[in-house]
Amino acid sequence: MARKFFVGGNWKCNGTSEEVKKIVSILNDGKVASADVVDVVVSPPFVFLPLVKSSLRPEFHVAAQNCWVKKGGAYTGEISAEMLVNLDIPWVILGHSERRQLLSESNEASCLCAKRLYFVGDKVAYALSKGLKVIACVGETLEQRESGATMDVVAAQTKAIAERISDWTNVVVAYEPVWAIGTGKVATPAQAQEVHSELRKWLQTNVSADVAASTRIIYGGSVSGANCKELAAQPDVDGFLVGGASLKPEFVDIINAATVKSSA
Ligand SMILES: O=C(CO)COP(=O)(O)O
Repeated sequence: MARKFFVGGNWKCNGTSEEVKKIVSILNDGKVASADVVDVVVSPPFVFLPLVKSSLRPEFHVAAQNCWVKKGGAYTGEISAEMLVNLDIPWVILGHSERRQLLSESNEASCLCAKRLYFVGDKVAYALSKGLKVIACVGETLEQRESGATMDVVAAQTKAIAERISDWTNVVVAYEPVWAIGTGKVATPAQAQEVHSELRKWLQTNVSADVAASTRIIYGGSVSGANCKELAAQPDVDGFLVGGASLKPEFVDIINAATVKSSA
């Protein structure tokens, strides 16, 4: 089953309304591969979602960077899945390592406590149940990689989600090794391929062959215009989740890495 290339731009906590308008106009003017070969989703901070949604070219979509784990209510500072649905925001990024690490949505190898793992799993399940599509992030720290725990960590993070959902149609899994995020130290194509392929095998064994074959596993961590094509050429790399470079014109080149697949 062919998996459509997927490129997400995670703008994180960056930008002013002027800067946002500038990025949107670069994206709107960019010559990009057809929507038949690539899904493009950009994720501005919450406050800019309506602006971006209303001004972005129609074939590109928007994602929130987080949402609350259940129905909204007395949760100061949170944004509920229902609100995103209400504003017609189709996607949400959940379980990003910055939230896992800085805001305790974490499952460090030393702290595989169910409560934290299930927090991200519950968020994914709740968002899907409300009709959102989810970019679910997994990935190991440098310490975990160096101790040989990469697949254990990634499997545990994926399991926490798998135990809570039965339909993977609206899930994209983003493998983002923490050591590669914002460091300029990109995973080599072989390193990315190895984890993506292991993760696909995990899905095959623990979920189903269909889910393993059809779920897009995208790579994130220092993706740039310079390294995207080589990464995209890997058979199990189905796209990217891009941070820093998604705020720059080179994001258009990264979107066009999709042509590596479509011409393969
Ligand atoms: O965290 C990321 C995307 O979610 C990756 O960030 P960088 O591309 O800046 O390394």
